[in-house]
Amino acid sequence: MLKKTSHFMREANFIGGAWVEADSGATIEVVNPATRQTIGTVPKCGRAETRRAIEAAEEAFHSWKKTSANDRAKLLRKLHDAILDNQEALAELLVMEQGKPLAEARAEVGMSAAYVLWYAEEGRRVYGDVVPSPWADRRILVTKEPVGVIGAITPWNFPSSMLARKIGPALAAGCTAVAKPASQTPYSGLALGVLAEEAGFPAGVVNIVTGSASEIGDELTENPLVRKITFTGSTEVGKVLIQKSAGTVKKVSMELGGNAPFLVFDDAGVERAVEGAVAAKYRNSGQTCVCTNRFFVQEGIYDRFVEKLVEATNRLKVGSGLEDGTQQGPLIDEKAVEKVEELIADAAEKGGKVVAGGKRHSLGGTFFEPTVIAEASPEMRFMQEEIFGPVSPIFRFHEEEEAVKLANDTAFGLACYFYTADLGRAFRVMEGLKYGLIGVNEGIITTVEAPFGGLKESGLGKEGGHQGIEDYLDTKYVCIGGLGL
Ligand SMILES: NC(=O)C1=CN([C@@H]2O[C@H](COP(=O)(O)OP(=O)(O)OC[C@H]3O[C@@H](n4cnc5c(N)ncnc54)[C@H](OP(=O)(O)O)[C@@H]3O)[C@@H](O)[C@H]2O)C=CC1
Ligand SMILES: O=C(O)[C@H](O)CS(=O)(=O)O
Repeated sequence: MLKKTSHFMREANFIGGAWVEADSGATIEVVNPATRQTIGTVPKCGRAETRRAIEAAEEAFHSWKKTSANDRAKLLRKLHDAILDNQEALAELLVMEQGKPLAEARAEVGMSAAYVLWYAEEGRRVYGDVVPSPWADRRILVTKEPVGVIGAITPWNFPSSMLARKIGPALAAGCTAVAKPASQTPYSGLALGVLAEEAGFPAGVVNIVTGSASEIGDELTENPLVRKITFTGSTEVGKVLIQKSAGTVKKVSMELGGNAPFLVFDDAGVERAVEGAVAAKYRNSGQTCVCTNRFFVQEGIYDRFVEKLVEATNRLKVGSGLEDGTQQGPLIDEKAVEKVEELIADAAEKGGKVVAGGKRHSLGGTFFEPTVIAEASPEMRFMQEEIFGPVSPIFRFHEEEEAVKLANDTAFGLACYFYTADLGRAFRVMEGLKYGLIGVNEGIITTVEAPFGGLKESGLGKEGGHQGIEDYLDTKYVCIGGLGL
């Protein structure tokens, strides 16, 4: 297993087509969250290396933007094929650095390939317009062109697919990229650099830099050669990046924090709702921006829903991601466990009832028991704070309007879910919820064909769908006269 992943486990950065160390020789240790063992190191680069990567990307941009969309698509299809040909090794590498169950890691790598393939084709459909001219002697064109060098900063929870969801549209549009993966999970991003090199992308089109987040981030946001910043991570860091990008008026795409509500109405089938609840809550041990953060269950089925969710939660198998059958891996680090413990203690102090789990798992380290808290109430911290862990707070509501009001009572607006058999209610609730992503009677909804992105403080822009390539393009209006018409 380790032998298969070793080809992709690059302990170097990819800059201008070369694999390099940090100028200082400094490195960052990468730890396996399941074993707490060091699995390797990556360079601790800073502004100077990032500047060189940006300059290499700018140099490459001048020829890359001139390649035909079809030729870019051919290379992206080669990258797609290479990801799938190496799916098992890439999934094992992902498990080693991030901890999620192997089945989820395989699915994430598959999603990476899907984003690359989707944008290979979307890049061939970047249409402009020929507009009927108001002047008889002039013609009007509207064209779409790649913005140039883009900076991508990605999180630890989906270290492969979050990068693919950015470099896929960027390269398809004719842009070039400088990417910084999360320091806790750098290898999956570096592996995409290995595959891009082997697929034949020209030097400088893709650059991957690891190291000091603030130094790399400052260079990416302040360097005028970078024309767009795309980020997935916390709202707090997203706001910093938006502010710093303002200095050179860069385009920004932000996939930020969430606080997903999951509404269950009396007319919903409890079994199906619980199935969706488990899927929407416990994926990646609750460490996704679209995981349910608050369950709101109508009075009439509250007790039955709690009983069934407790049964399902207690059935979840906690263990190392590489073990057969594991459904819940470790949390990413000790800080994440402490946050979860604080939120549970806060709820208990305010009248919440821990009816499943509630403490660190007997496996030790950062493994945590999947947890259900009944009698949750709005004054508890997780009403407003993203849990990012395997904890299911269940609130009670009486009327539809009350549920929608509670669901919307947050600064976030990324994902939400609700279960009902009533079509009229489905439309009333869907139109009342202020969220970018809505699952109706479904708990897993992310797909490459659909635009993913939040409202309010959950972000700006969309990734996926035909919309996801728009933010990598500039629109130009051309008025042509002197034609002797
Ligand atoms: N919306 C989403 O998809 C995600 C949301 N989150 C939210 O963020 C919280 C914290 O998770 P975490 O991974 O620490 O998220 P962060 O936002 O802290 O980190 C995400 C990425 O941003 C980088 N980063 C951090 N600070 C800066 C900076 N000043 N300038 C430039 N880049 C920076 C990180 O680098 P480095 O790794 O080197 O610190 C990482 O690559 C979670 O609890 C969750 O609430 C997290 C992940 C995904
Ligand atoms: O960052 C995340 O949590 C991902 O966007 C979740 S998903 O795209 O895999 O649903």
